[in-house]
Amino acid sequence: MVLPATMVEMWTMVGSTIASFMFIMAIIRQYCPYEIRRFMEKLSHRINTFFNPYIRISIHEFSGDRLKRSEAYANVEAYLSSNTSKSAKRLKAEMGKDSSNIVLSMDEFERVTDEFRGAKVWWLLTKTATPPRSMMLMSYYPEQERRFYKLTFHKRYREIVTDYYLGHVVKEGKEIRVKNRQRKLFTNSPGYKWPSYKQTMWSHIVFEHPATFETMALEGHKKKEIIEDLLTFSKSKEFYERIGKAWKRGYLLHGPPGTGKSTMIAAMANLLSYDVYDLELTAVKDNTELRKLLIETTSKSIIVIEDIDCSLDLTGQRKKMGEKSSKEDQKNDGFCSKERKEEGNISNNGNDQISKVTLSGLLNFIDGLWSACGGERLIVFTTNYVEKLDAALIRRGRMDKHIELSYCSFEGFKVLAKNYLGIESHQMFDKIENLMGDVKITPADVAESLMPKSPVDGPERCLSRLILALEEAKEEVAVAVAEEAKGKDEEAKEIDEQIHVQGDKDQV
Ligand SMILES: Nc1ncnc2c1ncn2[C@@H]1O[C@H](COP(=O)(O)OP(=O)(O)OP(=O)(O)O)[C@@H](O)[C@H]1O
Repeated sequence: MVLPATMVEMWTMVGSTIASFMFIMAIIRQYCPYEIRRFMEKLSHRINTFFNPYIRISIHEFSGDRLKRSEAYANVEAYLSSNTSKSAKRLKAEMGKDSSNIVLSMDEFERVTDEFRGAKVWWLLTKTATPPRSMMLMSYYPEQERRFYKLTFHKRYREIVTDYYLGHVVKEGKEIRVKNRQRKLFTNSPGYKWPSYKQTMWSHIVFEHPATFETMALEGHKKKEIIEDLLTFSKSKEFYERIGKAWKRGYLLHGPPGTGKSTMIAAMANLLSYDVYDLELTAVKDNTELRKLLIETTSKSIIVIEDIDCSLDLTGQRKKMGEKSSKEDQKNDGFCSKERKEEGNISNNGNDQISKVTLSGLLNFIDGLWSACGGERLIVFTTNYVEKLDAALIRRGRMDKHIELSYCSFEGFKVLAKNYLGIESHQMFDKIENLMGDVKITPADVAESLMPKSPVDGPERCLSRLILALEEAKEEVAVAVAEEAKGKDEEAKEIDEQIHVQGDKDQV
């Protein structure tokens, strides 16, 4: 073999060899029968794999049914956005949690490197385009893009990457997602009007409720107990696995209107960073639809059924949704708030379907298999009238923790004064404490009095307003007590008179 004299000659030789190879390949592609072509392709692929020391792993955004985004892809995306956004040169910016910050992640066709236990790896975000199957569909659905991450590494790191690195990426990515995710508030709304789609489905908005346990008017020991219970639950994955129970916990919040049941649900969601599913039972057609909705709920969520006593027919009789109650019903249902009934009518919206969700249906779902579909879930029922609930519904095991939210204590008032007025003490506090010992007032009413109504409303005005409200309430109570006593007096007199008349008659 004659060696090339200069580098230029050498490159010329390499160039012409490649050109000849490509020419031969083009000829083969054009004139060779399909079988030979296929064989050559396979062979070249094998040769390439044999000599190429690099391994590639693809992680696709949508796999299988293409409806659900792949968890693995989302975790890799989160991992890379936090770990490689400093080294990537082309970045994509998106709004992050609570719409208050911008999250950077690598842009399409960007390549970044990462290192793990001495192994160097390369990540590339890329995509392929799949044209629609027919020309007719083209106008409706243009090309579908499939994005995927390509991970490349040397084969000597195979064990490190497959056994440890990928697990590390998924774990870190998951943690980052939990930290950054925008939490959602889901509500079930009636579906499309088309008859076959007339079932309710979840729709969501971003959940941004500011309530926390810190800002709740509640006795300190009660808060501590609830917070510990919730945190213990959220860290008990292994425990639930060990005892063979689904990782769920039921809470029953009960108490008069305006004592903070809804506020507490928001505080729970904020404490644990959970999504909230506000399930409106009156809009659910039957048990099948209920099951479908519940199966669609995701892990790390709170499923809420508010005013359970008004949402479910606890007597076992079915009523048409939105149907006007009879006088007797109204008496029995007196505990359901007026607004609630109006809501029921609105949700019916002229729809004369019958709500067939039954108590036993609901119980089955709470205990049933759906709740074991992976991940932690809280189920929260609220009611203003706990005594009206069926014992089966609220027994321990279903509703594991019963929390009574009651009228505002002085301790609760101090929390609200700090929240609303920014004060921890004031000379008027003593008077307020005395009055609160005499009359019941809900935290909602205290909050309303303390809310500044104009820019010149200082703490004095707000506290005076609360004192006035308390004094009025006290007077109302005094009047009511006096009237009750008067009523009892009159009743006693009437009975006396009757006895007298009867005695006279007997004598005659
Ligand atoms: N314990 C509380 N701590 C702080 N704020 C409260 C508390 N209870 C009520 N509030 C205030 O009153 C408003 C109404 O309270 P919330 O809706 O939580 O009461 P609820 O018990 O759920 O009432 P309902 O039974 O009528 O649904 C809240 O927006 C909040 O401002």
